Amino acid sequence: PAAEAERELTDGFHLVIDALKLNGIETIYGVPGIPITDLGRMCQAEGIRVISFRHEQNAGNAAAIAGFLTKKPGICLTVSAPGFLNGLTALANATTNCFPMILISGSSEREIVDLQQGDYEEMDQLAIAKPLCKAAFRVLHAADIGIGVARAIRAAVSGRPGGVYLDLPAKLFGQVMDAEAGAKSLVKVIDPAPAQIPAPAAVDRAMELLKGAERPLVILGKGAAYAQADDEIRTFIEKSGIPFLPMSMAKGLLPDTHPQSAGAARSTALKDADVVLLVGARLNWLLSHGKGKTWGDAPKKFIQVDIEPKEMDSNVEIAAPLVGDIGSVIAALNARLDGSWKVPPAQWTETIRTKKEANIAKMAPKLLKNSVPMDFHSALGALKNVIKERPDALLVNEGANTLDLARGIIDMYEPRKRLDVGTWGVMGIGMGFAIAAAVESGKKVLAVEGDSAFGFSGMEVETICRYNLPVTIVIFNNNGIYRGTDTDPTGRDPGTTVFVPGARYDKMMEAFGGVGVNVTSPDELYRAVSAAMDSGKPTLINAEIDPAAGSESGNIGSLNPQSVVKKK
Ligand SMILES: Cc1ncc(Cn2c(C)c(CCOP(=O)(O)OP(=O)(O)O)sc2=O)c(N)n1
Ligand SMILES: Nc1ncnc2c1ncn2[C@@H]1O[C@H](COP(=O)(O)OP(=O)(O)O)[C@@H](O)[C@H]1O
Ligand SMILES: [Mg+2]
Repeated sequence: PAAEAERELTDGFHLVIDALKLNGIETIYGVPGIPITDLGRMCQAEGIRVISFRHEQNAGNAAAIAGFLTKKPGICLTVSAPGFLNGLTALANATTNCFPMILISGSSEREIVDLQQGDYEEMDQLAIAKPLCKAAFRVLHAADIGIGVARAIRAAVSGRPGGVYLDLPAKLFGQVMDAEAGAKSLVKVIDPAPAQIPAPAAVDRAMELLKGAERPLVILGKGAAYAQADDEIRTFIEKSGIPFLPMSMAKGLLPDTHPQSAGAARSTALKDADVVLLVGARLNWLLSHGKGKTWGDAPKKFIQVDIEPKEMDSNVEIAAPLVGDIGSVIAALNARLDGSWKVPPAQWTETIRTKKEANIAKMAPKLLKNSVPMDFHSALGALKNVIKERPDALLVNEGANTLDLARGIIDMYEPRKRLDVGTWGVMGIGMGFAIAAAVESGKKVLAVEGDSAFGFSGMEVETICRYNLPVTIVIFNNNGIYRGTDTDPTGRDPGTTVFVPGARYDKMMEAFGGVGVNVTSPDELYRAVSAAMDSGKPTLINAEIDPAAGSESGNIGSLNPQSVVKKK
């Protein structure tokens, strides 16, 4: 009938796009393929920026760090089964690091999967995703797309942020429905990450502990960086006068050169502190679970600020749990820093300062060597200056020596500029993080990569060239994992941790129209990186590092099990 012909229709494709746009999603990171190739094309046509990768793990890592940087869930779009599985590592890593992202994967029809009838790329993706992420949803009817996308967004960013899986079976996209009803089914999420105000009694309890402290210490974690409560945090640190220790991705919340930074006196600060205020930092392996020689013998009292109530007492007793969002909690603490507050005894702050200056002085000569071949310290001395001159550049970092030494040597000056391997210490985040950092911030990006670490995501240099992103990659080429000197005792093969001697990764970049440079000295490295950052062109610098430099597993060699049995 005529009415039917006039009735305007919409479909699953359009409802997914409309739901994402309604909720402010501007970018999608993914790899095309059945059944989502057309969805990607239609997203692009409707003004969503679609960044297509060479492997879903890198697209997922990009989505995760986009979430960390923007507080909006990063979106990763993949095909079913193998594409979904490739995205899962990034989804699990995002959940571990509390980065908000949504992995959207096409999937097979339930009736075929549930009868295991052997569909193209058949897999029960929802069941497989559930244990690895914060929440997982599947949508079967077009009319449910609006609520499904809304649920995924709120699950990703509310409370403790994390990874969410959204399963969209192929037939959903083609389902049609009345356009007006479709529009009504969409949900614009209101206040997706509500403030969580701390109880006044909890704030009072924490303040009492701090007032009674002789040697207080604040530890800022990546939750404090994510919260974007930068002014509140700076005010609290500077008004209280308490020394602070930034965890890796919290560096730059206050400059590493700040007089109250205890970064270069980390071991003294952790050992001697008597009251420790954790702000968005878990007492996990990165902080030796709050126990053992790292924390010395002096009894410690922990105050913990976290949005996740269950995090309290995870490793050691928390004397003052402060549950809430960091912005609200630190604001409440600032309100109590009144005339009665006394800054910590000079004896404590002086101890930290002198220890810090001694450590910096000890390190200084190592950073100035203009030696060939370079070692990690002399190469990092050059990059330290590059970031000092470009404090608004984002720094991506992964490797073992390349990671551990860069963390302490390259000072950061602004929040959310250092993006690295995070809580898992996972290799492979490099190019995905670099791409999303450039896309989301519009700023220059410097990726400092171990040669092994780079290898996990290196194919994305083509992606970086294709979108002409201002990414400068520096590969610390020490010809191997940890070092480049291992050999096969049987003489048959290369050692298990070495690579092709004299590898020239810079040639890879030239293959895709980017700039490739090979450098052997810190001065050459400094000049090449500065020129690359000025040019804004995709550049890969192959920095030759002495293969004998460095140590196995960087700072965490003790985590390796040792064999006590000597084979006859
Ligand atoms: C996914 C994954 N695979 C393997 C590892 C083990 N691993 C590996 C393979 C590293 C690479 C170290 O070599 P590099 O060249 O990146 O850095 P340096 O040579 O400068 O130490 S660091 C590390 O913990 C890991 N952390 N994550
Ligand atoms: N906005 C927020 N308010 C309060 N806590 C937060 C917020 N965002 C994240 N968090 C918490 O921050 C913590 C981050 O800890 P972690 O990843 O261990 O940091 P780091 O590795 O830097 O020490 C998590 O426990 C998470 O629940
Ligand atoms: Mg290496």
